[in-house]
Amino acid sequence: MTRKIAFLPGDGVGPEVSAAARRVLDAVAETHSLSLKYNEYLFGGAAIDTAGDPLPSETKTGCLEADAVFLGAVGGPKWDGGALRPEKGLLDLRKALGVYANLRPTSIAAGMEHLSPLKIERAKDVDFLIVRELTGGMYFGDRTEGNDTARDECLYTREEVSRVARIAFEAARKRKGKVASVDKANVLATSRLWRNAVNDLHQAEFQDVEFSHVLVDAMAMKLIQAPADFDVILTENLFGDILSDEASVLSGSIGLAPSASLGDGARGLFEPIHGSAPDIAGHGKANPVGAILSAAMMLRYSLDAGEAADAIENAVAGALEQGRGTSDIGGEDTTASFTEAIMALIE
Ligand SMILES: NC(=O)C1=CN([C@@H]2O[C@H](COP(=O)(O)OP(=O)(O)OC[C@H]3O[C@@H](n4cnc5c(N)ncnc54)[C@H](O)[C@@H]3O)[C@@H](O)[C@H]2O)C=CC1
Ligand SMILES: CC(C)CC(=O)C(=O)O
Ligand SMILES: [Mg+2]
Repeated sequence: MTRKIAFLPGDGVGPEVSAAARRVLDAVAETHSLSLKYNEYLFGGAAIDTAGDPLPSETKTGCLEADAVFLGAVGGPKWDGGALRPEKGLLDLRKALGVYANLRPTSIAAGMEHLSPLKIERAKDVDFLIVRELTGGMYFGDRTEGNDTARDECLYTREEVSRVARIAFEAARKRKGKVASVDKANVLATSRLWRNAVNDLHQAEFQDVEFSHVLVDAMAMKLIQAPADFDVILTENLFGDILSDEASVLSGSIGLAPSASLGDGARGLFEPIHGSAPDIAGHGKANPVGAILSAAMMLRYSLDAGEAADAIENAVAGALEQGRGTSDIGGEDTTASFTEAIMALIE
């Protein structure tokens, strides 16, 4: 069976880390006898420049017809302030694919403990999964934008909250059995709906899962103060975006952090959590691990190739343990030499 991957390198370091992920995917395809077919499409700023649209219809159709979608990153100063924004293409793609649950795991790999700003004594106990709602909330509400007044609407329906909460509770059952739901229910109406909907689902179907509510400001503190206390952290789109960048610091670098965005079918969208990193783009400095681990998540969640995913994750862990890495994690490798070190450990 040939698996079809829609491949969107995007902007900035996007093409650099995507190329790294593709080399590793090709290496694991060889060792695990997988047939992978990549169809590459224009997306983001690169698509604005060429086609006048961050999500051209050919790209959208190609993604909808694929078994999985892999993305590098989009955006950059070139398009800031323009009428068309690369980031709008990303939001539209997530909506079109119906990928409402964004899974962002955080742990501290062996060999990376010294990078933690926290002197975490028990680094191996830090292992949590942020489940971020991805197709609703503030990023998708109506906006008005003027010189003196601007407005961003935040809207959630009970159904949108319940379906992502279900993913979080189900994930907790396969992990350490705990969910912390994060909101701002002391202020926001959407957060009070969020809290009621998650409570109701917990009560009706998931009473075996240990469950708590944490206000988002307190969570920003607790994530740093006691990260080993958490298992699954469920939250809305905006809060999850912010908390996951914060969480990446625990692991050593945002360049290490992968994500999987899933909906009701098998097809998902897989991308590192970082952006296009214009400050380092084109210098061979980008850490490819977030993209490479996103490719592993793609194999596991959308392409029915869990053993190949394990092989990639083991190879990444091995390379980090050997002290290999780009400068963001204190290493001397380029993106390419780090990728080769990982490929050499694929079994
Ligand atoms: N999913 C996406 O495509 C996302 C796109 N963006 C866009 O990316 C552009 C830049 O945004 P920033 O706020 O600078 O966030 P960013 O995530 O691109 O960069 C933040 C910092 O992390 C570093 N960094 C990021 N990825 C790295 C990697 N692989 N290896 C080593 N260091 C890395 C950068 O050098 C920078 O210092 C903006 O246009 C933004 O809208 C931002 C976040 C996500
Ligand atoms: C550019 C945003 C739409 C995306 C983002 O920051 C993210 O999903 O982490
Ligand atoms: Mg983000």
